[in-house]
Amino acid sequence: MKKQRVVVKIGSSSLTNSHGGLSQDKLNKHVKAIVALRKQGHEVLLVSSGAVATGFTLLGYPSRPATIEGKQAAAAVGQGLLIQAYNDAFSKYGLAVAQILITRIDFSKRQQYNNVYNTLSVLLKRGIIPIINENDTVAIDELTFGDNDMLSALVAGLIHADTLVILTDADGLYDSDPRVHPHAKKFKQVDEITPEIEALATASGSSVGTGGMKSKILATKLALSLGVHVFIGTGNGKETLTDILEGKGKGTYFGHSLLSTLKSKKQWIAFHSDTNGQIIIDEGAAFALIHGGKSLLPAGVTYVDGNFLPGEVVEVYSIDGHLLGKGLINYSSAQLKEVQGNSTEYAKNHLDIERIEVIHRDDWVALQEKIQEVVTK
Ligand SMILES: Nc1ncnc2c1ncn2[C@@H]1O[C@H](COP(=O)(O)OP(=O)(O)O)[C@@H](O)[C@H]1O
Ligand SMILES: N[C@@H](CCC(=O)OP(=O)(O)O)C(=O)O
Repeated sequence: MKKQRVVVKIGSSSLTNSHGGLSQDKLNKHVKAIVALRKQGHEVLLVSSGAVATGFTLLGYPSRPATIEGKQAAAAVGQGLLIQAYNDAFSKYGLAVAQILITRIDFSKRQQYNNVYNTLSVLLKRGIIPIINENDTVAIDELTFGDNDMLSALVAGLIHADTLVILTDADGLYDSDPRVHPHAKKFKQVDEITPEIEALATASGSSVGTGGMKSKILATKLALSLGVHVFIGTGNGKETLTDILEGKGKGTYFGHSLLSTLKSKKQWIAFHSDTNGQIIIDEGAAFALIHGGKSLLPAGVTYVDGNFLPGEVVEVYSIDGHLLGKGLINYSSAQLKEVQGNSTEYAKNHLDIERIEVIHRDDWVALQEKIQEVVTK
């Protein structure tokens, strides 16, 4: 079997006991499964929740705190202990771990983003298991939106992973929340995240998790757009990570066979390219590009910066200055300046241009931290 680069995301619900605290037993089982993957030659990065679960009792809370400050304080206490627990477990197999705490916003700043990439690359090359969590103390919306799912998708894209495995307490995506509807039907394979699929997953979930299936599906959508295959399941019992990679998992597989073709081009746009300019687009264009799966047209462009030629890569920002993504541009900077804010018809009449879309949707990669905000608008 081809050696893969795999990101495994373990949710709070897959790490906790019935009181909501850290279950050493569950953690040990995940570690054993990861070690088995490593023994087969796969590279593994871990995105692990569980800091709040590990910390809250030490602060004197009888159960998982409900307030943001309470969760942030619990995470601050729990994170060190969580890493210690992983370190103890992995060291029995002769493996060392590294702690990486990041927030989504780090992905929109080029320097930070490059630093994370460089650090993770060295760690993987040297055989260390990176264990990533949100930097909960400074994160603004992680603990309310369950962004460890989104974080895992961003990490998977950043590091050019082949597969993202999201482990949770639900053994896949069902046509409705199986907690509420015991007869709900499970999907074995989902090729792409359509609006219908998106609508099936709700934000309700376990008492310890955040974001429910909804945040996993949004994360899956982002991962697929970056060319990463996704699996959602429990990774419990007989379903080992090895089975999951071999296609024998009991959960849901996302992504189709064309993904690998998509992958190299999109990943090149996303990660390997030098960008030659920046453009700013209005809200309507941002929505169409990110949510509507549409191409970017000249009417949505409000500002053009830098010197670029058709076929080069530019960064696309929202009006409020957030990096939304990158795309292959069909216009030179001079051409775009001439027609920005105008209709497609106007651009056709004024320019001799091969492709009329400023950025075609097939040449666009969403990298933005604001995906949820835009999607839920
Ligand atoms: N359509 C659906 N299919 C499966 N699970 C769903 C669906 N909609 C909502 N859920 C809920 O999502 C929960 C998992 O999310 P969450 O509790 O946030 O877990 P985690 O801590 O692993 O991130 C499941 O326990 C399930 O109740
Ligand atoms: N960063 C937090 C995770 C928040 C959370 O609940 O995430 P998840 O269980 O993945 O939905 C922690 O470590 O506790």
